[in-house]
Amino acid sequence: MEITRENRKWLDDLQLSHPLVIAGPCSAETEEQVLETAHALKDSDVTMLRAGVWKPRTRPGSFEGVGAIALPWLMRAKKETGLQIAIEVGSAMHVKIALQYDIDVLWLGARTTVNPFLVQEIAEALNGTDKVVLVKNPVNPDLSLWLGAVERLQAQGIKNLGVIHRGFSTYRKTDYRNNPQWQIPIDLKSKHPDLPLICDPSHITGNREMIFDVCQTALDLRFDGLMVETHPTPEQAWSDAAQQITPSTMIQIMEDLRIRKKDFSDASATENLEHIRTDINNLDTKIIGLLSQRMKLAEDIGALKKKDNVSILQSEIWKRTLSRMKEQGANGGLSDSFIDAFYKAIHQESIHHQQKMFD
Ligand SMILES: C=C(O[C@@H]1C=C(C(=O)O)C=C[C@H]1O)C(=O)O
Repeated sequence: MEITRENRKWLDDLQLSHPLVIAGPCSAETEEQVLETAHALKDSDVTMLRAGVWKPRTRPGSFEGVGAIALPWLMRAKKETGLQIAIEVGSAMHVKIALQYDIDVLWLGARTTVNPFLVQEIAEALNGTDKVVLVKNPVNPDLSLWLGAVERLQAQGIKNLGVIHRGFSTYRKTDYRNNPQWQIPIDLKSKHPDLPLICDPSHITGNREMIFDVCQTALDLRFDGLMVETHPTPEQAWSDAAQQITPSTMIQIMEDLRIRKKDFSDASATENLEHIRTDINNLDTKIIGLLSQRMKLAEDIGALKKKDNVSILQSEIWKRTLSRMKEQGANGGLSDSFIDAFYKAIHQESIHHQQKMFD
């Protein structure tokens, strides 16, 4: 897939001096609620009003959105405030209705992106549209599936594209509703630097107290924009009450967020930086050298195991190594989760090297 500057022209043309902000209620509930939100946001840095019209819910029986009757409310909000309108589409029928109403921005939700049949159907319904189409990540941490949805849209001649990072489902409960796994959007950005990347802190956190920090992290990682659920009376929202914030909190957050420069401008800092980066490069070379030495030793053990027909996995030794390294790591200021992931990867590689000795 080739993503070019043409695909982000819609965003560049807005000529914003700050990240794009899309805000609005999780669900459109009443005409008053939609208009009240839009008017409260109209003189701020918000460019687009979002609202769920059709809501995919985990369990049946929850509020599933008011449906197409909300579209005239949203278009009235656009007329009165100048905000562009963004809604989620989950089927070809939704697309058809949204296009009839001339909705500006359509997004595919996480539960849609997981399903290539549905994405294909939606992409075909959107064929050749000049509307902006944004793709939320799939619920599972699968970058190919995410980009696959963008490719299906591109194949239908859709040029105004972007992606939204809303975090990934986990079985085990974490501090987040959906784990951000920042490495995935970072990989996406490295692969496709011109694809507009928007963060949805509402679905990542599931909790309004954490919204600011996740917005700041996203900006520090050079995201192009934010999509934040905003409701006049969040506690009374018909869906996602815990994660919505008021328009005035949204405005305060936009004021408090720090937008960082892309690069250093101070010459003395640049010189210092060169030295530090050289030191880091030298250490990286040493780390890789040490890791290959470690793997050679594992191979020596592998040869002995083969000779005596001993199993590769030695659980007690491995457990001892991991806990010794966690202790040493903690003394050196390294987090338990980092040592855990790092040593598990080393152990896997070591097993792999020993397996080769058995072949
Ligand atoms: C290196 C060995 O083989 C395996 C790999 C280990 C490692 O890389 O730390 C530890 C124990 C084994 O599961 C060994 O038996 O000592």
